[in-house]
This record gives sequence, structure tokens and C-alpha cells, in this order.
Amino acid sequence: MNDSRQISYRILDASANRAAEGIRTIEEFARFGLEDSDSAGAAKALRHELAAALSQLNRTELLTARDTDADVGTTLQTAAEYSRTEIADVITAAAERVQQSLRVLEEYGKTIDVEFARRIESLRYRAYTHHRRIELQAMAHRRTRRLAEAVLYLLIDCGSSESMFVETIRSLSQAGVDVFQLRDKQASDRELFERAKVGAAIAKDCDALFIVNDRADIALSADADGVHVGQDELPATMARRVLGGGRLVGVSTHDIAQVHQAIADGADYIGCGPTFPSTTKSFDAHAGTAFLEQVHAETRQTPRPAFAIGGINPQNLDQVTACGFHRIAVTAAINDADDPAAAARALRRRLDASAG
Ligand SMILES: Cc1ncc(COP(=O)(O)OP(=O)(O)O)c(N)n1
Ligand SMILES: Cc1ncsc1CCOP(=O)(O)O
Ligand SMILES: [Mg+2]
Repeated sequence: MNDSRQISYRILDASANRAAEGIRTIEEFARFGLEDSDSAGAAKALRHELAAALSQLNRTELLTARDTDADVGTTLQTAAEYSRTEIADVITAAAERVQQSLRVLEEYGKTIDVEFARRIESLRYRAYTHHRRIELQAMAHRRTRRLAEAVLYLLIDCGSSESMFVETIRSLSQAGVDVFQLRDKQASDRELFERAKVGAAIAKDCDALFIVNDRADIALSADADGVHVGQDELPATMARRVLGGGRLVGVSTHDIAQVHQAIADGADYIGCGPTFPSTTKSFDAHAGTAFLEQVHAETRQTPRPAFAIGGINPQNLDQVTACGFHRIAVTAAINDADDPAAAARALRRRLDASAG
């Protein structure tokens, strides 16, 4: 049986390694993923200060206490450890690991050297602040990356039940839908909120984006990826203020002045239309394909993902792609199809081919 000092040293050695590895994991993302020198510098400073604090401990005792072969914990793994497919999840797991390890260093450090424990405590508080920032950056990074590659955007309502709603998102994301927008003008706030909460979680799980139509408050409270606002709703700048940084704001545009304004207001993407008459929403006038051509020509200096919307279907899709638009937002073309998944797959295949 090990004596208690040796047990403390063994725990301190394992926790020090775990904390340093976690900090390094975060540092590499800040450096190579975000290319954010402030965040990378903060991680590096944490790592160096951890090393400085550890130098207060007796290194020989630390190494002597180490017995990795006999560590029963090395064979214990959770399913979650191998199911992380998203960088944001890697960062969250690393941040949790660092914080826990620092807490362990602090607690067992008290049995060896109180001054060491105090240094670790202050490091732990700094880590909380740094990790908050980097986790938010990692979430924002996922959203912008996913938006940049998105070509097929689908507007959905609340559906007849939560399980149908979930199944719709799962099957259609597999069929190639990149972005889901919850647009249901009949639903109560409570129903919108409940669906948005579930939809945002499922979409994240499926590596899709989930946007709420019109309502920045519901998007934020449901942890959705963003909000889509029209010309009659909150201005994009105010929607951004409600949502805070890191979430997406999309803006509907019907003429080129609105496009320039949306970009100036910091919209992450724009919807352009209505392109054709729609069975989902009726309009007195249509911006048509001439508008799409104009947007394509006039936003080359300030590119933003731009989704053509309004009455787009397999019969008129070529007219849209001929304008240089390879991203579309639809409702009826998928939701009203006999086989929505097949319809989504077919649209997706053609969009990918046209973006070539
Ligand atoms: C992607 C996308 N583009 C445009 C719209 C239309 O928004 P809006 O003009 O606010 O009309 P409603 O959807 O609120 O009726 C959209 N929803 N999505
Ligand atoms: C909400 C909205 N805004 C402009 S067109 C439109 C409806 C899009 O649906 P559909 O693809 O069925 O025309
Ligand atoms: Mg609207």
C-alpha cells in the first residue's frame, strides 16, 4: 500500500500531465484553427505558469510516484471520447479536463505545499476566463464554417409532433440539407421555443445549422445557430445585439440597396428574392432572376453567402444557377414532394454539380 504522500504525488503527477496536455490541445486550435494570437498567447502563458508552479514540487518524488502501467484508469474509456467529430466538442472536452485537473492539483497540492496550491487556484480562475472565450470562438467557428459550405437551405414548420420534427431534420440533413429554418407563423411562442430547442440540438448532432425565422429572442433562448430577419423585423444590427457574438444573422433582401445595407449591417448571409411565384407565400411583385444576376455581379468585392429564395423547384433551378447562384432556400420543393428526402438529394446533387 502506498503512503499518503506518495499517493498525493502520484495524483499530482497525473493531473499535471493532464492539465498540460489539455492546455496544449486548446492552444493548437487557437494558433492553427482560429489564428488568434491573443488566445494562443493566453494558452501559452497558462502552460508556462503551470510549469513554473510545478517546479515548486519535488520532480524526483513526482517521477518516482508515477506508475502508468499499474494505473487502472488508463483502460477506462467512455463512448463520448471517441464520438467527438467536431472541433468545438474537442475544445469543450479539453477545457473541462484542464479545469478538473487544476482543481485536483489544488486539492492534493494542499497536502504537500500550500503556496503551490494557491498558485494553482489562481491559474484555475484564469483558465475559466480563457476557456469561456475560446469555447465561444470554437462554436462561432463551427457556424461560419458550416455556413460557408452550405448550398441547400430548407424552411420547415413545427410539424405535427416533436418526433416528426426530429425525424424530418435527421432524414433531410442526411439527404443533403445544410441549413434548417424554423418558420411557422401559426405557432405560439412556447411551441416555437420548444421546437427550436430540440431542432437546434438535433441539427448540431447532424452537423447542420438551425436558424429561427423572425425571432432573435427565441433563437437565443433555444441556443439556435442564428436568426433570419426580413425587412419588417428587427434590423440586423439589433438582432446581432440580442444574439451576441458567435451566432448567425441572415437578412432577406429584395433589391440591391437592401443587399448593400444588409452587408454594411454585418449580415452573415442574405436571402435574395422572391425569385419566382411561390405557393408558400404570395407577393405582389417578384425580384426575379434579374435581381439574382445583379447581386452576383455587385457583391463580388464583398462576398457573403447568398441564397436565392421563392418558388424554386427542379424545373426552374437551372435559371437560378445560370445567374451564378449555387445556394437556394426552399420550402415546397422539398416539404411538398412525395418523397422529401429524394427531392432534397436531387436538388443537392444539382447544386453541387453547378458549383463545380
Ligand atoms: C433564407 C430566407 N430568405 C428570405 C426569407 C424571407 O424572410 P421575410 O422577408 O422576413 O419573410 P418571412 O419568412 O418572415 O415571411 C426567409 N424566411 N428565409
Ligand atoms: C418565406 C419566403 N420569402 C420569400 S419566398 C418565401 C417562401 C419560400 O418557399 P417556397 O420555396 O415554397 O417558395
Ligand atoms: Mg420575416
